[in-house]
Amino acid sequence: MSPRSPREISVLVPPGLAPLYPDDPSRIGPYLVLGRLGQGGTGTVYAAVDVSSPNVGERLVAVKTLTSPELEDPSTYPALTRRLRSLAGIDSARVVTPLVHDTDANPPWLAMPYTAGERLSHYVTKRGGLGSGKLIALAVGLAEGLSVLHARSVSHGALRPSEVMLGPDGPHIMDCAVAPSASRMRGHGATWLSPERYRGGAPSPAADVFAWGAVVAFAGTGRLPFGTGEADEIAERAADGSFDLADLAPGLRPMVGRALDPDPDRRPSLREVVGAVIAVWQAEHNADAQQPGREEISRILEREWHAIEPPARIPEVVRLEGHMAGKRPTRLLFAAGTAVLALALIGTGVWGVGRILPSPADDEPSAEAAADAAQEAQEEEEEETTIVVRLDPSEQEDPEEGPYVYTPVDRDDTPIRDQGAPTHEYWASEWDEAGEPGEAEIDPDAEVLCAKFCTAPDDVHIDDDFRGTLEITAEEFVDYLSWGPVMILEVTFDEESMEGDGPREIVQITEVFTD
Ligand SMILES: Nc1ncnc2c1ncn2[C@@H]1O[C@H](COP(=O)(O)OP(=O)(O)OP(=O)(O)O)[C@@H](O)[C@H]1O
Repeated sequence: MSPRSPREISVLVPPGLAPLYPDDPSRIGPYLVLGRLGQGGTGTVYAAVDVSSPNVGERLVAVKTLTSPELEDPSTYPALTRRLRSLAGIDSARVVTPLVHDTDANPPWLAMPYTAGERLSHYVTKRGGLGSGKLIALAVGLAEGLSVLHARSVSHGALRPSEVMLGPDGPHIMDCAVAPSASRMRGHGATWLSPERYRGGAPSPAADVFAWGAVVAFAGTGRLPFGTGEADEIAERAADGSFDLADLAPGLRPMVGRALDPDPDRRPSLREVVGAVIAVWQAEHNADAQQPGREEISRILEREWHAIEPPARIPEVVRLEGHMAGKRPTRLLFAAGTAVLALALIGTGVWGVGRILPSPADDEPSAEAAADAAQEAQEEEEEETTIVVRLDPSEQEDPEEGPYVYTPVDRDDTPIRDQGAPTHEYWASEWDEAGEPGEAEIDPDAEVLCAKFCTAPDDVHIDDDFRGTLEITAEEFVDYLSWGPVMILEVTFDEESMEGDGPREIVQITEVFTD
């Protein structure tokens, strides 16, 4: 390999990093923006390069532009600046804190260390509750993280499973910059909201303790401690103290139960929580009783935290001249440190990474390929009973009664995965029309699986194919149609209904989404 020009630097990027949207910035402060890590209720998170970092492994940072509703009024910026300064002073691996921030920028932004791992919400949804040792490590790690925040007078205000990143070295509390208002938190699910927060109260240490209890209960059992249902029903159970911890590890039950006390004054302090969880671990392992503190927490994490390995990051070379010219940074993918495999496209907003140009020989179809193509064409001609469609509520004449207008759609590339949820509108725009619109009725007994739209984000259940797995009734689905956003759905028609000219009957619906 020729010696690298001084205008190129290497950076390790996560596999499958999502491309930038056309309007995304190419630079934020001193950072070169490479791709999207995701978008949430408080802003958009980008993978970016710190070109000044001498260490290739640390060059990747996560930069978040803050666009949350809580920051619409600029008079909130001084408080944001104070909060970010307090967070910047924190020295704990359990909390993801800002490296650099700029609250004078529009929008304000902060850069954080890139934190690899899997969100607790995904982990538990996929694999069920954590085993006893890992659960104790999670419980004590989160309690330590929260107490470090509280020591700097910062209440998290939004602790929930999707804000806990499980990394190779332990859990990390994310998204500490902006504490969402109670009304916005209700949209994330009532389970993690203490009764006083649900009623509109401000974030507080006691509310964080409640959220800790709910998160640990969920992590230990794989179920929501106050059950499922409408937000108000869950909140009512929380206010009554009717939680179900029957499947939680017995040692943790008393402390989690106290944390979920509806009365904030009766909840334990984090000091008590940490002490109690450490004592449970020491008792279960006949470990010598060391003083509860950071060292003992590290010992628990070392012993109990294992088997969470994020996918290996991929070395890439970033050419600096692209960004110097105000264009998107050029990214080149290296394989085994020797050959450049992909051409990055400069300045077009199009991602070039991972694209390999076909060789001339690839243009000549083999006999086998031609036969495959013919069979595919024949199959295409036969009418499919299961297709992917776009259902846009704004196109419906009668969203309550139907029949519903659907448009068949198609998507060439693989859905973006693990990059946070895009908006429904963006997701829908990724699909091309692939046929004439048709009309369909929805069978009242249709099976409906949804990914995201009909539920709070923390109740999202997504299967390995990134479809929905949360079951709702056809009636609930139709009700949703009257006010919901555009959706991409895999639908199955009743075969007989495909024979006549009238509307087809949909007997199965699965939302196709990503998270
Ligand atoms: N420091 C980081 N390192 C790596 N990925 C990050 C980092 N911070 C955030 N992300 C990722 O960026 C995405 C968006 O995160 P963000 O916290 O803004 O939104 P969210 O948690 O999905 O939603 P909400 O803000 O509504 O809670 C998530 O996939 C998250 O895992």
